[in-house]
Amino acid sequence: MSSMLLVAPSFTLCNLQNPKLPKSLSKTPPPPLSLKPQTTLQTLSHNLIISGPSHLSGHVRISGSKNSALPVLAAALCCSEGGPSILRGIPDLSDVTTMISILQSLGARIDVEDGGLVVVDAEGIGSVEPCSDSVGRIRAGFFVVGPLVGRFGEAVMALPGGCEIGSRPIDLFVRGLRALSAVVEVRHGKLHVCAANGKGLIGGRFHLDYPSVGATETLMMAASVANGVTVLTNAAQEPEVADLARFLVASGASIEGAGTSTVIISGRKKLHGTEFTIIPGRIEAGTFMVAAAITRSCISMGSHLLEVSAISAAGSNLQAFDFKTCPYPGFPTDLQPQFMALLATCNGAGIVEESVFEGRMRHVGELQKLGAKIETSGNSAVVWGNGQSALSGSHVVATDLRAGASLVLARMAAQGTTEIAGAAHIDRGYEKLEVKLHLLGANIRREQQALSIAFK
Ligand SMILES: CC(=O)N[C@H]1[C@@H](OP(=O)(O)OP(=O)(O)OC[C@H]2O[C@@H](n3ccc(=O)[nH]c3=O)[C@H](O)[C@@H]2O)O[C@H](CO)[C@@H](O)[C@@H]1O
Ligand SMILES: C=C(OP(=O)(O)O)C(=O)O
Repeated sequence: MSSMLLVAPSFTLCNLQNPKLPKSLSKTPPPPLSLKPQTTLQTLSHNLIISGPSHLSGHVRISGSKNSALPVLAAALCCSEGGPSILRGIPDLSDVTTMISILQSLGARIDVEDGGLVVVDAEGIGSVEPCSDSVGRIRAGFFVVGPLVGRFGEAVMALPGGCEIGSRPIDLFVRGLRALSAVVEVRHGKLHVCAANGKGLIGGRFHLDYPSVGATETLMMAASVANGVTVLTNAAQEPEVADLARFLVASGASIEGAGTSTVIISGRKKLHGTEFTIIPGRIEAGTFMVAAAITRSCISMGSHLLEVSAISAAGSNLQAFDFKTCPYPGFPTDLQPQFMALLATCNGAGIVEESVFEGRMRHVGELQKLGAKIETSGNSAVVWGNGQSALSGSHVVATDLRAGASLVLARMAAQGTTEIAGAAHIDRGYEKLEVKLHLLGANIRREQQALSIAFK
C-alpha cells in the first residue's frame, strides 16, 4: 500500500505523454487507509511526583558505583578457572540487570542474591556474540569485547547504547584492539573482532588520543588475558578504572599504574574467580550532596565500605560558582546537570562548561521550564541564580540519567506539586532514588501508568 501511495504523484506527471502503467499498478484509487490498530504494545511509564520545597535530614546509604559494577561484571568473563567471581556491593540498577543479561546471553551462570551480592560463573561460556538488543541498550555492554577477544580470540558485537549525551564513538576501542594485534571489521552493522594469529591477542603499546574511561577499561581487560606486555598511555585515571584493576589483580592479572595515565599490563593466559567488593558510587554521593545543598539541609552519608562519612551541610546564602567538566581528576561530567540545578538556586551568575560530551545540555530546556534562568552557547551555559525561591513547578521530562537527577533535585527546591516523566532513565543509575529521598524527608513518590502504544 505504501509503495502505491509513493508512486501515484509521479504517475500523474508521466501520464501527460503516453501512459503505460506497469501491470502491478492500476488507476483504481487505493482503498482508504485503515485507522484500525493492528498491534498494541502494553508498557509501563514511570513518573515521579514531587511536592516542594523539601527539607531533608537524616542518613543516606550510598550504593555501589554503577561505573565500577558494570566493568567489573564484564571483567568476570576473563575468569576461566578457580570457581566463580563473588562480587559484593553491586547496586540494584536497570543497567546492572542489562549487563547480567548480556553475560547470560554468552552462557555465564549468574546468581543474584539480596544485599548486592552477585556470583558470576564464566568458566563454561559458549558464545562470543552477546545479545545485540542488550548491548545496544547500555554503553558498558560493549566493554565485554575486551574479555571475549582476549580470552577466546574472537568477538561479534552490536554497537553500544547508553545515555544520549553525544555521538559516543568507539574509534579508540577499535584502534586499541588493533594495537593488540586484533583484526576488526564491520559486517552487517556488527563489529567482528578476532586475534590476527587465530590464537590470542598480543600485547602492544597504545596511546589514547583522549583518556576514554571505557576504552581504557576494555583494553585493560583484553590485555590481562593477552600474551605479552601492554602499555597504555594517556589512560583514563578515574577511580572506577583503578577499581577494575583491583578486581583483575585479585583475579590473577598483573597491572601497574591503574589510576595514573600510564598503565602497564603483563598478560596472563588464565584468570581465576575471586571475592571482590566494589567502591561506593561517587556520583550518587555527589548527587545527595547537591540534594542537601539545594534544599539548604544537613544530611550524613555512609556506604557498604564506610559507615559514616562526611556530613553535607549548607547555609542559606549560597554564592554562584563556575565549573568546567574534565576527565578525572577534573570535575565529573556525570555531576554537571545536578550542579547546574544547584546554581539556579544560588545568588549570582555561574558559568558551566561541558568539555567531555558534546550533547550534554538536554536538561537545560527542562530546567528552564522550572524557572531556571539559563542561556547556552554551544557547550557552555550561564546560569543566573536567584536564590532558593527561583524555581517553581512544571511538568518536565528526564531525557537521560543525570538530566533526570538534576530535575529531581530542582523539583525538590521548587514550590508546588508536579511530575517528572521518564523516571526509567533514573533507574539506570540510581538505586531507589525516590525511596532514599523520601526517607530523608522529601515529598516524592513514584507513579506507574500502563501505556498502550498502537502500531498500524
Ligand atoms: C559505563 C561508564 O563507565 N560510563 C561512564 C564513562 O563513559 P564512557 O566510557 O563512554 O566515556 P568516555 O570516557 O569513553 O568518553 C569521553 C569522551 O571520549 C569520547 N570517545 C570515547 C571513546 C572513543 O572510542 N572515542 C571517543 O571519541 C566520547 O565521545 C566522549 O566525548 O565515562 C564517562 C566520562 O567520565 C561517564 O560520563 C560515564 O558515566
Ligand atoms: C553517562 C552515563 O552513563 P553511561 O556511560 O552508562 O551511559 C552516566 O552514568 O551519567
